[in-house]
Formats: sequence, structure tokens, C-alpha cells
Amino acid sequence: MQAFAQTLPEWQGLALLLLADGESISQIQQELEIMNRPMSLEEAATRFVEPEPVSDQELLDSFDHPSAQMGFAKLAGADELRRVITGGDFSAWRVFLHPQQRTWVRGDWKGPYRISGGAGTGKTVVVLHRARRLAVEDPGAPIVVTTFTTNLAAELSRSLERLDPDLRFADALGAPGLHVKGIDALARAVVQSAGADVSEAVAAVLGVGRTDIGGRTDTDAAWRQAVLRAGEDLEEKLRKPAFLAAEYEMVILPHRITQLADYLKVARTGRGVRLSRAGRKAVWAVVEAYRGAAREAGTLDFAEAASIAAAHLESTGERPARHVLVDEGQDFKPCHWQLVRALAAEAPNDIFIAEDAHQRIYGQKLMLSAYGIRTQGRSRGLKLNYRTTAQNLAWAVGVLTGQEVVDSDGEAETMAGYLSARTGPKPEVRSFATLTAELDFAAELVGSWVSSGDVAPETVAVLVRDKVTRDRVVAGLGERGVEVRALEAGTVKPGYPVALTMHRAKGTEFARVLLFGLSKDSMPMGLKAYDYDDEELSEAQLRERSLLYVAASRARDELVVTYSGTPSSLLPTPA
Ligand SMILES: Nc1ncnc2c1ncn2[C@@H]1O[C@H](COP(=O)(O)OP(=O)(O)OP(=O)(O)O)[C@@H](O)[C@H]1O
Repeated sequence: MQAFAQTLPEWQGLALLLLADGESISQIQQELEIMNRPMSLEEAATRFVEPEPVSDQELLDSFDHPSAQMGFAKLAGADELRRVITGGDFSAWRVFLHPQQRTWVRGDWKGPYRISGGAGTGKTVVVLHRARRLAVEDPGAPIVVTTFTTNLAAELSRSLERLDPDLRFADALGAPGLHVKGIDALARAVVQSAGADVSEAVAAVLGVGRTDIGGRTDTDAAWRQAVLRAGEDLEEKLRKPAFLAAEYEMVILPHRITQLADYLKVARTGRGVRLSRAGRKAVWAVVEAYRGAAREAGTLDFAEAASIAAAHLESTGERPARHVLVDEGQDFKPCHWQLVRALAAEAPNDIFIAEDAHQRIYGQKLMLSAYGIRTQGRSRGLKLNYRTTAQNLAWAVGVLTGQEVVDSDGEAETMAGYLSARTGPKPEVRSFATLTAELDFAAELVGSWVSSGDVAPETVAVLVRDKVTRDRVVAGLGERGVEVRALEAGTVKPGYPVALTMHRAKGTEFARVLLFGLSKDSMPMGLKAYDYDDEELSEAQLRERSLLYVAASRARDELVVTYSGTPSSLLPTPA
């Protein structure tokens, strides 16, 4: 079926795959905007059997039809054409939009809107085009485009510039134009620009007003210290930094709890570990020690900064954005959502969110509505994968088979019906007796990919679980005569394949990907039971699976997986 679909014009192939997936004809018509106007059988017969001669104008107009636009792009002018031609890389597609994507770019909604979909379903493309549309339509509007990490924010910014070099960018939050920043950097900017006035918001969040908040708390070490100082009444399983940090970020900060009496009363919705009254008292003693130490050191952690920024905007009534667009929303924490809510006044098109709960590699599951962002009835799922071949997609999805994943409306997120219209070779999993043999193979494979000349060297990537392995790969392949560049911050430079961690690979894509070092000892990583209680342990395990899913779904055309010794338990069992 997949192979047959590929022989058809693109819209017909997609329609066929959707039909095979159980969608009704009317659903497909709606989704792909095919035949908006019902046609009688007689009319259809005359149209298709004896077509009327068409004028040039009619022919040109026919390219505006949504199904035609899946296969053709009508460009607005010479500038746009030049951009596509000279782009010369994956970014060329960024001027094309499928009909379904256009609905989300052009749509107007009374309030927050959310799209969710698996890796490669074009969520970022929609966010970029929508940001551009809002900026063009409302040139005086301050618009925030944000995401979880600084690297991804920089990538969004570059993509917007490529999409339309004439777009107006705003360096300062609140100025007209597009302000593109990571969510934690936004929090810092709000806190800094508040100056001494921030003290009131600090008091609302932490209980004591202060303005010496320039430093950053090292959370793991700080929670361990706080337990040593004040954790004598804390049960053993609650002494873990992972539990304490999650309790702080999921319950204490979002509810702005500043005293024990409030913590004793608060509903800890969604938290797995039950706490008795005595348990809560013991946790609170540690929280006070944590806050006391940060006060002395003049530091804040990321979640505190976001909370304080949100509290400051809420109390001053400042609303520095008219529209906020969020990419990779699944990793946002409660305080980030509070900040997003506080950035823009409640109004049509105020907030637009793209997320994939399956790619949650930092955050925890939560309900957006708890933070004033109501998207119920205003959310849609995307399921057409534009990036990867069906074979790579099936392998990536296999990593998460059987896992229960919940989206930000609290609904189970499913991979059912998630499909790709492209086909390619089946991913290959290769096992080696030693790391040396695995490196020999990696050098040969990457070397042959590059020398084949089929793809640009920089579209070949080696993805690994951690930085130590990344550096080992760079050195090992270098010793074998294959130059590979480590990618940390910044962009991929032309001319060489890259080696990067799976976390860094988030939001990227490559033509050919080698997932290196997938042995039992490397992945899942850092999941020692004594660092987590049961609830946090199962969330951390799921994050490791999601990370492998993110990594595998970066491969457009070819995916090869290697390990030495025993394979990781996360590898999907062959079908
Ligand atoms: N309209 C389109 N036409 C052709 N290709 C497209 C289109 N939209 C997206 N793509 C392709 O799909 C790739 C993935 O798009 P995008 O990065 O927006 O997906 P995503 O859902 O944000 O993925 P992820 O969640 O994995 O980061 C793009 O880089 C591009 O290659």
C-alpha cells in the first residue's frame, strides 16, 4: 500500500493512506481540503470525460486549489523564488505549506489553541508560518516566539529570518515585532527589567522580598544540602533531589506557597507519592532550608525565576506580548505556563502551542488548564509525518510501544494513525563485541555515506546518549580518518558530518543518522533507583524512552543503530 501510494500524485497518495487508516471520505476531504463543493455524478462525468478547454487564467487559478498545492507551490514573486532556489537545503520547504498546515497558520481562535503531533508532523513549520502571518498582519504587535532551550530558540530565530528576511524582529521584550527567546531567558529578562520592583513578586513567590537574585542555584546540590541541614524527619524515599525538585516545581511554586499552613492544605493533584501531615511538615522544613540557603547566596533556580516573572506581570498588569507562540510545549513546567499566560492578555489568538507528549524529555505531565490556559475544544492532532520514511518512523514509534503518554489536556496521546508517505530502507541494528569494533564500523559507515556524494556531509549525523561518548566518537572516527565535528551550541556548519547528543538533537533533522553506543550500560542512563522514588523513577524511565524516540525520528532517509556488548533494553524488538 505504502509503495503504491508513492506512485500516485502526492494528495492522492495521502488520501489513500488515510483511507487505509480508517478515516471516512468526508473526514479526508475536510483534512486535505479536497473538493469543498459537492458534485453530482452527472457533473463529475462531464468534467472528467469531456473536459472543457481551459483558459490560462483558469489553469493558473487551479494551482490555488489545496490538493494542487500539495504537489505545486505558487510563489508570490521573484524574491520568494530566489529564496527557494538559493536556500539549497532542507529549509527550502519552509515556503511550502500543506492545506492542513495552512488551516493552523491562518486560523483565528477566541483563545489559546494547541496542536499536537508526533515527530516530523510539521509543528515547527506551522509555528514559524503562523508567527510570520501575525507579524505581517499586525506590524505593531509585540509577538513572542518561545521554546524550551536556548539552542532551539536560536534555530527558530534563524528559520524565521530564512522564511522572510523582511520580518521585523524585536530585541527587547514588549517592542513591536518578533521576539524569539527560550522561556527561561524570557523569565530572566522580565525579572531583570523589573529592577527593584521585583521584590514584591519575590515575596509573593518565596515569602521574603529580595532583589539580590542574579545568581543561579545549582538545584541538585542545593536539595542535597537542604536535606542534610533540615531533613532529619524526612522518610528515606523522600530525601531524593528528584522528588523534592518535582514537589517544588509541580506543587509549591505554582501555588505560590510561602508558609507551612498553606502547604498542609494544598491539593497535590497529579503527584504520585502520598504525603501524610507529618510528611508534609518534614518536606516543608527542607524547602525552608533550600530557600534560606538561596537567599544567603543571592540565587534563584530556573523555576523560581519563571514564577517570579509571572507573579510580577500578573500584579503589575503589564502584558508585554499580544501573541505568544510556543514550540516544544511538552517540556514546559507549571511556572513556564504561568509565565506564558501572564505575557499576553486573554484575547483572540493570544497563545498558540505546538507539542508532542511523546517527546517529553525534560518536563513532567501536567494540565494546561490548571495554569489558566484553556485549550479544550481548541486543539488538534497532526498525524502526517513529513520528515521520515515509513520504515524509520515505525522503528522510532516502536521504542514507545505500550507506554502510556498523556497530553497537556490530560488526554491519552496515541500514535495510532501516525503515518508517513515516504519509504526507504529498513533501519539496521548492528551488534559488536567491543567498542573498538563498533568504532571501526561507524568510521566505515559514516565515511561511505560522505564519499557516496548522495548527501551533503553536514546532513549525516552520529547521535549519542552523552557528551563523553560524543567526544569519543569524534576522536575515534578522527583516528580512523573520518573527520566528524562535535555539535554543542550554534548551527551545523557545512562540509563535515556532526556528532551530537540526543538532547542536542531535539528539533533537528538529518538525511542519514547513526545512533551509536546503544548498549545496556549507556541507555537508559542515570536511573539508579536510589535517586528516585517509584513515581519519579517511572517518569524518568519514560523520558529515556522518549529521548530515544526523539533521536530515531531525526533520520529522514536512513537510520542505523549500533551497540557493543549487551543491547539497551529500550531497543524495540524486531517485528
Ligand atoms: N508542507 C511541507 N511540505 C513538505 N515538507 C514539509 C512540510 N512541512 C514540514 N515538512 C518537512 O517535515 C520536516 C519536519 O517538520 P517540523 O520540523 O516542522 O516538524 P515537527 O513536528 O516540529 O518535528 P519535531 O517534533 O520532530 O521537531 C521539515 O523539516 C520538512 O522537511
